[in-house]
Amino acid sequence: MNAYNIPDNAIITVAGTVGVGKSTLTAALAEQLNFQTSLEQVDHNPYLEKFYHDFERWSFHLQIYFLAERFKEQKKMFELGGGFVQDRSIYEDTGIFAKMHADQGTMSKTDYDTYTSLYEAMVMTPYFPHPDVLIYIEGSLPSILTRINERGREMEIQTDVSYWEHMHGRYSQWISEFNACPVLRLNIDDYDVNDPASMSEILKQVGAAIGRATVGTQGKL
Ligand SMILES: Nc1ncnc2c1ncn2[C@@H]1O[C@H](COP(=O)(O)OP(=O)(O)O)[C@@H](O)[C@H]1O
Ligand SMILES: Nc1ncnc2c1ncn2[C@H]1C[C@H](O)[C@@H](COP(=O)(O)O)O1
Repeated sequence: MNAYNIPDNAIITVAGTVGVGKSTLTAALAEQLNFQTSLEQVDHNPYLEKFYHDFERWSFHLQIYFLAERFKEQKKMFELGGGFVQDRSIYEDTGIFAKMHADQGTMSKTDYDTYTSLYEAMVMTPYFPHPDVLIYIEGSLPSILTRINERGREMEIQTDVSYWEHMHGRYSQWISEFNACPVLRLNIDDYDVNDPASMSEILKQVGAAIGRATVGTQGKL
């Protein structure tokens, strides 16, 4: 346990739409807590660029790839006994991305059903404890689009703004219904990863959210 009452074996997951600042906050939190990071690899993903050029052709391949990667990360965190900050949750793969492409017709119903049954089989293994807290980063669409552009991944910049707008809307709906673990909502205008006082405030809130959840489950079978 540290000064913020965050257990040494905690798993903190950072969620939010593309470009909102998950990787940046993940690295900053892990450094403060002396935790390990579980990162989403973009550079070595063999499908991502192809997917942005042709959603219909590659969405199933990409979802299976992400699922396999997240399962390996999940297994690693489980075997090492926690103490991780994770960049993006598996809940977003299924609840945002796969569902969005299925609903829009860029993933077939058969492929979506196959993906979902594989996902469900995976989460029923011991490797999938819920995170201790999910930090949800949110912000206005214009601010997020600015960040996507400034980060400079050409495949994302070339993607129609309507894709990001639609995803932004889905995220708002998704988080309002999410209840798999405690949630801490952070607005991008309300923190600065380079300001120690701001980071300390986030860590206090993380500790409090985990503490409330622990009290809430005491005495329950
Ligand atoms: N708190 C912040 N203030 C200003 N810029 C930020 C902040 N967090 C992230 N960024 C910038 O926004 C872009 C996207 O951030 P990133 O962490 O890669 O987002 P994500 O992992 O959610 O896609 C990057 O260029 C990053 O430097
Ligand atoms: N499950 C996913 N399906 C489609 N695309 C995905 C999925 N998970 C991540 N992505 C994409 C979105 C971005 O282009 C990169 C990395 O995401 P980021 O939010 O920047 O960490 O991968």
